[in-house]
Amino acid sequence: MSDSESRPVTGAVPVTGAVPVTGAVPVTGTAVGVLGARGRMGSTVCAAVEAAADLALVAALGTGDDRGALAAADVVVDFTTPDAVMDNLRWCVQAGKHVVVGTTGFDEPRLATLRGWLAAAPGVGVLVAPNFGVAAVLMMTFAARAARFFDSVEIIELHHPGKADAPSGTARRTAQLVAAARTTAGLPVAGPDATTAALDGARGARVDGVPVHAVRLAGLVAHQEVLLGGAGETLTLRHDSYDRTSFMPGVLLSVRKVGERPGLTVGLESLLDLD
Ligand SMILES: NC(=O)C1=CN([C@@H]2O[C@H](COP(=O)(O)OP(=O)(O)OC[C@H]3O[C@@H](n4cnc5c(N)ncnc54)[C@H](O)[C@@H]3O)[C@@H](O)[C@H]2O)C=CC1
Ligand SMILES: O=C(O)C1=N[C@H](C(=O)O)C[C@H](O)C1
Repeated sequence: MSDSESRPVTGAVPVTGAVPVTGAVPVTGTAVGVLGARGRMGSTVCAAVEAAADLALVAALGTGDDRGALAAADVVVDFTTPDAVMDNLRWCVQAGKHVVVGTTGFDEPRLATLRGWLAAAPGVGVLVAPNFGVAAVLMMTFAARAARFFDSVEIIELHHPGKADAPSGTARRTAQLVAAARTTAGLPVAGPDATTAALDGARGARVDGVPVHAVRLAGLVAHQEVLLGGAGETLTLRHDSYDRTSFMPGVLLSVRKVGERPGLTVGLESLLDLD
C-alpha cells in the first residue's frame, strides 16, 4: 500500500505522520514505535498497540519520516519493505532499540549481517518472524514434522495482489524447515518428478529443493497449502489468514518478550513453547 492510500488508525494518537512523544505526555507501559505505520500491517499494529493496556504507541512513522521520533521507544516494530528494512534495523540496533521485524526478505546473508550488528550492541534484542500468525506457525511446524513420512512435498502460497515479494517469506521458511527435516531423515528433498516443463516456471520455483508456487489473487489475504504425498494417500496442511488482525497476538507477544531476548531470534515459534 502506498502512503497516499493511508488509512486512519483509531485511538488517542492520530497517525498521520511522525508521532513523537516529546515528554509532555507521560507514557505508561512499554513504549512502542512503528515503522511502516501507514501500510496494511503497520496501521493494524498501531491499532493493536493502542488497544493494549500495557503498551503505548509513541511513534508511527512512514516513508520519509525522521527516525529520530523513535527516541522515546523501547521497542520498534518494522513492517516496511524488503528494500527498506535493513537500513531501519541498522539504525535501531545502533540506537539501542529492541526490534520486532515482520518485513520479509531475510536470507542467511541478511541474518548474518544482523547478527554482526547485534554483536556490537549487547543487550539489544531483535526478533525476525516471517509470519506472526499462531496457526501459520503451527502449520509450518506440522509440515516439518510430517515431511519425512512422504515421498513428495510441494508448497502453494496464495496472497493478495498488492504483495511485493514472491515467494512469500512464510513459504520460504516452510520449505527450509521441510528440506532440513527430510535431509536429517536421509531422504531426497525433492520427490519423484518425470516432468520436463515446457515453460519456465511451470513447476514453480525451488527453495532448498522444495517446489514453491505463488498465486496472487484479488480477494485473498494470506494463505498457504503444504501438499505431502505418499503411496496412495496425501496430506494437505492449509492455513488461512482472512484478516490482518490474525497476526496481532503474535506481534504483541513479541513486543512484550523481545527485550528479554538479547541477540537475534528467528521465528515466533521460539516464544510459543512448542515441543
Ligand atoms: N511477518 C508477518 O506476519 C507478516 C509480514 N508481512 C510483511 O510485512 C511487509 C509489509 O507488508 P504490508 O503492510 O502488506 O505492505 P504495505 O506496502 O501495505 O506497507 C509497507 C509500508 O512501509 C512504508 N515504508 C517503506 N519504506 C519505509 C521506511 N524506510 N520507513 C518507514 N516506512 C516505510 C511504505 O510506504 C508502506 O506504507 C511485507 O514484507 C510483508 O510480506 C505482512 C503480513 C504479515
Ligand atoms: O505480504 C503479506 O501479506 C504477508 N507476508 C508474509 C509472508 O511473505 O510470508 C506473511 C503473510 O504471508 C502475509
